[in-house]
Amino acid sequence: MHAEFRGLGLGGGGHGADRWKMRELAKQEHFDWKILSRALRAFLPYWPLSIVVIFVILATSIGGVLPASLTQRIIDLGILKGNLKVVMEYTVALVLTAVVTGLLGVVQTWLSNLIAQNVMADYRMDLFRHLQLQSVHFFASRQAGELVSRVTNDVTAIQNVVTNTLVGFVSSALTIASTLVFMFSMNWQLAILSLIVVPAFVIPTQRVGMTRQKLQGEIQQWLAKLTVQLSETLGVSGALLIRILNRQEAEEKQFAETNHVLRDLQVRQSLVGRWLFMWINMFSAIGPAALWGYGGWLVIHHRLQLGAIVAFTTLLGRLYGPFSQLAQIHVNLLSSIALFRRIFSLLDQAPEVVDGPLTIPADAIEGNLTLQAVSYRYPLREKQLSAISVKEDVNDSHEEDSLTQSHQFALQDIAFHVKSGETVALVGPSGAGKTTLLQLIPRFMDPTEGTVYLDEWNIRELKLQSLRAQIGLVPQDPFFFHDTVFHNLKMAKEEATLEEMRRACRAAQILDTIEQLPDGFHTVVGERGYRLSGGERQRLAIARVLLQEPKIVLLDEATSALDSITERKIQEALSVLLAGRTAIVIAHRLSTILNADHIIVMNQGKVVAMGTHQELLQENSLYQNLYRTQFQEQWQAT
Ligand SMILES: Nc1ncnc2c1ncn2[C@@H]1O[C@H](COP(=O)(O)OP(=O)(O)OP(=O)(O)O)[C@@H](O)[C@H]1O
Repeated sequence: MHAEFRGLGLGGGGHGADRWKMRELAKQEHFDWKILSRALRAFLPYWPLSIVVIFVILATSIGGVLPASLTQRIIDLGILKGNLKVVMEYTVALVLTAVVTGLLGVVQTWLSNLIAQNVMADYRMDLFRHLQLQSVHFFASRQAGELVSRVTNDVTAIQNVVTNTLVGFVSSALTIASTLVFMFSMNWQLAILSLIVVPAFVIPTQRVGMTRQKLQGEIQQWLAKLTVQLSETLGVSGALLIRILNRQEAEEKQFAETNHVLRDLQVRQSLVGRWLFMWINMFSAIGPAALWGYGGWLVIHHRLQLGAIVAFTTLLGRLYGPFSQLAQIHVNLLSSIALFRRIFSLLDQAPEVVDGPLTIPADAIEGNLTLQAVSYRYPLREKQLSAISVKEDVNDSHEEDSLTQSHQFALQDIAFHVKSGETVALVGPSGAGKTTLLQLIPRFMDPTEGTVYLDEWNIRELKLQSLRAQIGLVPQDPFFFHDTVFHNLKMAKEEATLEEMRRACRAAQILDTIEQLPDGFHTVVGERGYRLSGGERQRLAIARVLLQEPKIVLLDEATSALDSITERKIQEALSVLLAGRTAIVIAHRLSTILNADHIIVMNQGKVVAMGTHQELLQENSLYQNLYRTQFQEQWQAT
């Protein structure tokens, strides 16, 4: 594409699709000075750099006009007067101008990118830091991809704000201003003629650019569809399902459909491009032609010198791009506002769990736990909230009731006490609230009502670090980072030596397994690392807690049935883990309920009974039921 046609919004390739997305985003946005000024505040630390950028842009804009002026002199003062010295001098000046403006262009790109990348890094850091403060529920109620996209894509789009909106605006305005000043100072009639030609060029290119971007957006959507279909059908699980369901033909038909739509869209897109280039070529000839026609008449009548016409035709091209960019500025501005609105809405999300003031030394904590009238209700999700507000608008009380009813308390009026060193087993049907209860102890979220005490301290009063250092958690499906066993264990105790780790792993009955891994403690496990079995993961998590040496242990036992060797290993690991510690265990194994000091039976968010295994077996029908369905099989198996 010719240099002067750049920035006309023609949008080729994937870039066009992005521009279309920005346009769509801008459509639903309105000008919001509050958001804009807040966004601009992030640029404040870089104001000295920004001022330098503005000066560089100013210098480049003036530098851009110089070649036209120099050419004019070469013709009028040099060639037409037969003065070779003047021709030579101005030719050298032309070359120097090109070199200096080129260098200034590099400096401008470098500085504006420096500013943009710094602001982006600041926003990424702010978002990451802020997200670390959020409660577990915050993450549970969102798709991980959505948050990742906020921190990566949205922040990356800030680059667009700087290059297109800020730098684009300043540089277009200055280029137009410097060109027009020069044009009007030479000849006002030719200047007006040049301005008349510009809209004939800019308006159609804008329209065609939009069509191309729209088509590109559609192509991207269909390509995405094709990719999903390909990855599903060519993946092992998908391939298996397609064969077992005999869907080969149906899948082929679907693929053919997508394939054809893509083909047609791409043909259309390339044709739109052809018409546009015809138009551009026509107008890039018509503009200078008008100048030559009228300018020639002026020269013949001695009202103008020949060099001026050449200068005007050179300058004409400098108007198209900047005018097009200015015509786009509102879209850029509104889409930037939309992006910043999304980023700010995340940054403004107040953390549900607020840190407390008290730091308690570890040896001052005994580990007594008390829950007093604790209730918990999960916050409504945004979708549910908007559903309720829509229902309120149409006054549909029936549906509104059913929504609020489904939003019940997950825990209601829970009260119990666990003495230091005791083990409490939680049992209850699925959805009874056991996991929710466990999550309140390390303050993954706070009770809606009631209080949790650690010894005599309300846990809200404690520094989160101080509280969580005393709590070890073994979830049902423990998570490990994509790192070595060694580093995963180190996260529990920074200063732990390999020998300490070995001791913890031996106690957790996992040492042999780790030593048999390809690189022992230095084997990478976790997300895409070496796959440990469910039982192994739980024992490694137990080792992690043993290293941490907390006063309190929260354990969610695995539900899966275990063979007798694994069962014995887990039991031995647990006996070390629970010895001398306060423990709340969501129990799925007979041995755990038999060894517990108390058993708490939960149902529909409430504690329905407490006691020992024998007491409950005699008195509580729900427990009898649970025992028969969940535990008796294990009883018979042993
Ligand atoms: N993040 C959440 N947002 C909204 N509601 C939730 C959330 N997590 C759990 N709930 C609801 O809270 C109630 C209690 O769930 P919880 O997971 O605590 O039960 P549970 O006894 O641990 O069940 P299970 O034994 O099946 O794990 C359920 O009705 C569940 O649907």
